[in-house]
Amino acid sequence: MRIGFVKMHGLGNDFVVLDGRSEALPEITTTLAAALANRHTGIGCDQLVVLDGSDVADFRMRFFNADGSESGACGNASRAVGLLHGRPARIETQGGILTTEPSEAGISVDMGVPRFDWDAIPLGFAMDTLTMPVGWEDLRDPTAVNVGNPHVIFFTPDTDAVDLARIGPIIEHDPLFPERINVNVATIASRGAIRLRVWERGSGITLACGTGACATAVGAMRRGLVDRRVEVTLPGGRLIIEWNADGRIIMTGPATEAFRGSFELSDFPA
Ligand SMILES: N[C@H](CCC[C@H](N)C(=O)O)C(=O)O
Repeated sequence: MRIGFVKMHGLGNDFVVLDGRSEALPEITTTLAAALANRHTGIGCDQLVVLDGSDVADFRMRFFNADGSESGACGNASRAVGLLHGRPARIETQGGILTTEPSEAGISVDMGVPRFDWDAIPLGFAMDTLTMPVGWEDLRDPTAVNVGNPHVIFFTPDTDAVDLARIGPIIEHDPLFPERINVNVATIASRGAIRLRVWERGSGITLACGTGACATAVGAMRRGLVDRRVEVTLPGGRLIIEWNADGRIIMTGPATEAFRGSFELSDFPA
């Protein structure tokens, strides 16, 4: 059975998008998601995105990391699907309902209300999540935010100096994080600008992470380090994050359709 896909990206954070609304899709197992995402033996992407029908929104969107694990949110992919949809959309995700709309700066996504309680992140035990009394080598006293998926955020004088490829997986898999964690290393450039690099749970270092930008911006705002509208610069480019008066996170940035293709399902393990 041949299955169509759209290859997309948001600031280089790339996706294979399957649309179950237009064709029958197989069950997306961990094995199949990881095989499709594999850059050597599969199509290759940071996340596999699967669309299908919804009773509560225009459609449902699911996200699978490169290791096949499912995530509750994916900011860059939400903008990519918003672009594909071409008009404002309400989208059901595991992390809640989000809305997208085209804007002059690309696509805006209402990512909803962030959560901060230790058991909403989740952490393995009760802890202050604004300034956590923990550390890994030089990365210390982080903050944690759930924006539909879990993030820990470290503020450091120079994010580029951090050996993220080495320390990222150590933190991702620490027992403090029962669902693992996305690891954000941020430098505050000004009250309106943050530089950010991310080790993503289940996918490793990516060129950009939309939920990471949202979580980092909100974490910095909670600490009084930046204003309520901030530009986050990642290796792949820039996003605008606003934490509005309703307590909702609005992320705005580009999204790109790269190409369309199809694959033979029997070429991949179930
Ligand atoms: N690249 C995504 C983040 C995926 C998050 C995933 N790594 C997880 O939470 O497991 C983004 O733009 O928000």
